[in-house]
Amino acid sequence: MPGTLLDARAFDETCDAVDDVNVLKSEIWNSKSEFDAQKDKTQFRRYEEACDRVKNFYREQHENQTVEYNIKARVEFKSKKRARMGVWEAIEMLNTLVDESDPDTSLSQIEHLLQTAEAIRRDGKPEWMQVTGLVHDLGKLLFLFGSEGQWDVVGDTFVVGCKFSDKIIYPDTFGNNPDSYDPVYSSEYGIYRPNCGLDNVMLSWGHDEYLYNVLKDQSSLPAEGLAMIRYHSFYPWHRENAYNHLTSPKDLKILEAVRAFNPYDLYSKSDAPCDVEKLKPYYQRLIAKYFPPVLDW
Ligand SMILES: OC1C(O)[C@H](O)[C@@H](O)[C@H](O)[C@@H]1O
Ligand SMILES: [Fe+2]
Ligand SMILES: [Fe+2]
Repeated sequence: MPGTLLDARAFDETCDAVDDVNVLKSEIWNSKSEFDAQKDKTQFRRYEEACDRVKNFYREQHENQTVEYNIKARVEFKSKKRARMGVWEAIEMLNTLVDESDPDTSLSQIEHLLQTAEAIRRDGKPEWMQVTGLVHDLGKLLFLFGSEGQWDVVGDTFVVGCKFSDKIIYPDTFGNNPDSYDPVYSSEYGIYRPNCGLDNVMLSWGHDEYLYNVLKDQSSLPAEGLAMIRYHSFYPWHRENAYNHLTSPKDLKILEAVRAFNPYDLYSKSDAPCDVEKLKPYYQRLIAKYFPPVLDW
């Protein structure tokens, strides 16, 4: 057949080109994962060296997280219905968000959720903890539900209503937050009683607090799982030991759970990306075990 030879050669050439691209891709990927595998724990959360995107994010967050804003956000949360959907649908919906506060990953959120869950599973931890890892950042959906920006969704959290701790990252950026000049809100205890317990303090509004409130009555996760969700961004507390004057003995048990969760959330960011479709059936089974088919978000 005329043309067949030529077509065959063109086909071979195309295949060679595709092979070349694939070799190149895998070289890039291997060198990346080799590099990432070598990324030791001191290489994460290096905020002083972070890019402007991260620094600007925190400047904005620290200016705007006031007591007044936090009360407003909570009233709004209670008075609105945002969406009704299942957990996997929520995971897929979140996938468009790239977190501006994060110096350690620019992967999509579905990748981060699966990497966290998989790291927990690899370590032989219980199913409730794996599924907690899978959903822990779903609160970032707030960004798609009319948040004011990313500053009221992502990033580390801290207590509002008392003096801003110097254990918060970029502690100097609170100068433009009006609460820094309020005589009550800027005092050591602020609006709180000594050792009143974390249940009674107001943490800066964002994805942790939001998701905790969504899931506390719509899941069968144990208290430890809910605490992992609620406090995973509260680094000034779980990593820096700040706020001991506000916590109660009851919070110690919670602290243990939150600390157990943290390495999976943070260090799995350098793991190789997961095969979403391959993992989906496994996690859908776990989702069905701990959540109703449809939730109010
Ligand atoms: O929980 C966190 C957190 O504390 C971060 O530092 C961060 O950049 C992410 O937004 C996040 O999900
Ligand atoms: Fe988070
Ligand atoms: Fe996370």
